Amino acid sequence: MPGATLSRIDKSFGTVPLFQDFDLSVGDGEFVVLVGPSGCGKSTLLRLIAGLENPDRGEIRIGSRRVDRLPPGERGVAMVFQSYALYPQMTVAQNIAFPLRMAGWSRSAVDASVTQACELLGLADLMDRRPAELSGGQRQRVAIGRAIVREPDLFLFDEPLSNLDANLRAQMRREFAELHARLRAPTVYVTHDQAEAMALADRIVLMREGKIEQDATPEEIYRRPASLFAARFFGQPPINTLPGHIVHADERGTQVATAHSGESLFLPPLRCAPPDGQEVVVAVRPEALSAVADEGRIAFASRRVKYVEWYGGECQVGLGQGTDALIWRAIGKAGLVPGDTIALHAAPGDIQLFGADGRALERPPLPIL
Ligand SMILES: Nc1ncnc2c1ncn2[C@@H]1O[C@H](COP(=O)(O)OP(=O)(O)OP(=O)(O)O)[C@@H](O)[C@H]1O
Repeated sequence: MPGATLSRIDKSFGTVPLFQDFDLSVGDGEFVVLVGPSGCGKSTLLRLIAGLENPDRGEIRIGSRRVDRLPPGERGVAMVFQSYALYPQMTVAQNIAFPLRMAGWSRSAVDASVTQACELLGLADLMDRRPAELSGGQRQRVAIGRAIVREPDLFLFDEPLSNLDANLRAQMRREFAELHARLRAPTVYVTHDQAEAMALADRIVLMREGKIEQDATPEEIYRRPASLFAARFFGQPPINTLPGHIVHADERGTQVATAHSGESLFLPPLRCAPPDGQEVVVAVRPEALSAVADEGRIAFASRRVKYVEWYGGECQVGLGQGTDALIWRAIGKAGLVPGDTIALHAAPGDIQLFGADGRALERPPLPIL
């Protein structure tokens, strides 16, 4: 199925500009997830694509068709919202059939399409029920069914799972993934949930104040965030950060010292050549720390344990104070109590460096796992 492109989009509300010269593309069959803090423009972007808002300037194409001057119904997009927006007086089958009946399909074509969608979505036994007689997950499936039957060129989802409880969300997330694998329809999906973004996306577009902060695969954005903002947006507990400076960097490697505890770290070479003394932020994910010193890891830091929280399969260990503080996510119980001192290690490739402007210092490409 064709993808979509937004080129050089400007959009202001009153005198407040939200998008300026904004570009985005969605490839054939690609699942693109938009994430970002509240107010960064995710919903507005979906609404622009769907035709519920008009851009001040720029072009929107779905496949090869320019659609930015077409009314919503002629764009070939289907949008599913957080609120399922089902008709309460209609049955499941009638709700799903509605857009097809509006489009003037014959009765037999509508019936065939509705039956097929209900089978695909596990709604075949519920076709005669009304929305009030369905669970949240079933209602959301009906909303998806209503979008699918139109065979749109592009799917838009605005936080479709956020009204569901955690277990149902996880189940529906897998159903989304399976559905996408079957339909391979280009999709733009907005969520606040980083696990949902990671699990579903071919590509994650992280937005910040109407701009794209990073556009990358889930793995790349997690392991090689382009900025501290991107690094901190993903991961729970959040990535550890320590102030530090470059001692010396050349083609053999990068020597970095942390500011307060004075750890000295030898890291792989950078693509850029930062001057000696340049201030940096050293960052490492809590699960990338390890008590094991093997040959793939270097000594990262030694700290006194402040607290240990055990969650069952894993625990979170809080270490050190103030700007020296670290969080370690360990498998099992870690066998520590407050007051113990522990030496932690990390693979050099898992230690990220950011400049004073918050941008990542350029590294060679990510090795494939
Ligand atoms: N119709 C409107 N009139 C005026 N301002 C608007 C309108 N729609 C959106 N905005 C503003 O545009 C910005 C982006 O809003 P948008 O809803 O796209 O953000 P979002 O990233 O989807 O946020 P959230 O995650 O909270 O849903 C916000 O500052 C919002 O106040």
